[in-house]
Amino acid sequence: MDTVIETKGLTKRYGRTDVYALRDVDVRVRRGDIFGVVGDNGAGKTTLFKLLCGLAFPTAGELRLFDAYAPHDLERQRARVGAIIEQPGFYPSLSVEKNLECCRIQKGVPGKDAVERVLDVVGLAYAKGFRCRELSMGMKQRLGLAMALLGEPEVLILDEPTNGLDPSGIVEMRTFLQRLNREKGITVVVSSHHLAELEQLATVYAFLSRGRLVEQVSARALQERCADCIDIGVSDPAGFTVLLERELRHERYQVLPDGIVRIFDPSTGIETYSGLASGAGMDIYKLERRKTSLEQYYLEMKDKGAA
Ligand SMILES: Nc1ncnc2c1ncn2[C@@H]1O[C@H](COP(=O)(O)OP(=O)(O)OP(=O)(O)O)[C@@H](O)[C@H]1O
Repeated sequence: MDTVIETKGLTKRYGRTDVYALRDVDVRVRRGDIFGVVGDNGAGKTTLFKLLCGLAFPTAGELRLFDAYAPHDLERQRARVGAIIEQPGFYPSLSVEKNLECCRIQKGVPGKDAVERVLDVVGLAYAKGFRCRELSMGMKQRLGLAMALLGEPEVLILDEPTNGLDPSGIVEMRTFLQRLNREKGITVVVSSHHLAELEQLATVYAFLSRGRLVEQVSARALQERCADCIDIGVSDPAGFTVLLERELRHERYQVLPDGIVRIFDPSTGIETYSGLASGAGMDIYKLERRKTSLEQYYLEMKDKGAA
């Protein structure tokens, strides 16, 4: 799998302020990824996207797109990237079709039929004559996507594309992005505050906090970390693990540094494990079933001061 975006030590400070919007950020996006960027307000998500799209320039560090890094090569490679950063700008009194035509000319995309094609792809062909000021939020998001898709980009960068959408609009957006990724092989880089939603979409995550990358992790690795488990704290952890293996034939466990026994993939109810301990006369001071969601993972990371 080849790398489409790579940053090394990417740093951005706006103007003469001391505030670093991004600091020493190393991320790597591979072709075919759905790369979810997660972070609180002000974490630096939009800044990262702006740097990728050439809407702002780094204070320090390196940025590669399709392996190009020299400024004029980067500019050429940006034709292979489509983006919606913050609110896409429309001409409110022009029709959907005219807006797309302006965007096509601005981007230098050849062939008038390009507009028809993207209208079909985003399902807005029926509304091509509507003035932009008449569009619902969901339709505006689709129009933004249509603009980003003009020129058939290989990478799509979307800053909070589900902002302002109702629940069905959010599901529709997710399905649409998954289809683009699966059928057209488009790499998607997306930020969102809807973590439960992002969890169903992203294949890789980057967690940003106050301008720093806390972690880049694949969805698969995160899933393993968040897998279903039971944490049990007993007065005799070693004795308990012997019982676990002997009585329940359960070998998938780990004794954590604080003595808590973490039982992975529990095959039976939580009472069986507590019953095992109490039956052997052990005191139980903690008993908890855990299946961490992305949301919980993120909040725990923040609690520990990482994010
Ligand atoms: N043009 C600018 N001039 C000065 N500071 C800026 C500018 N744009 C962003 N910042 C600052 O950079 C930091 C990162 O902002 P950024 O917009 O990248 O965060 P974000 O993660 O996208 O936030 P949100 O989730 O609210 O959209 C913030 O402290 C913000 O105040």
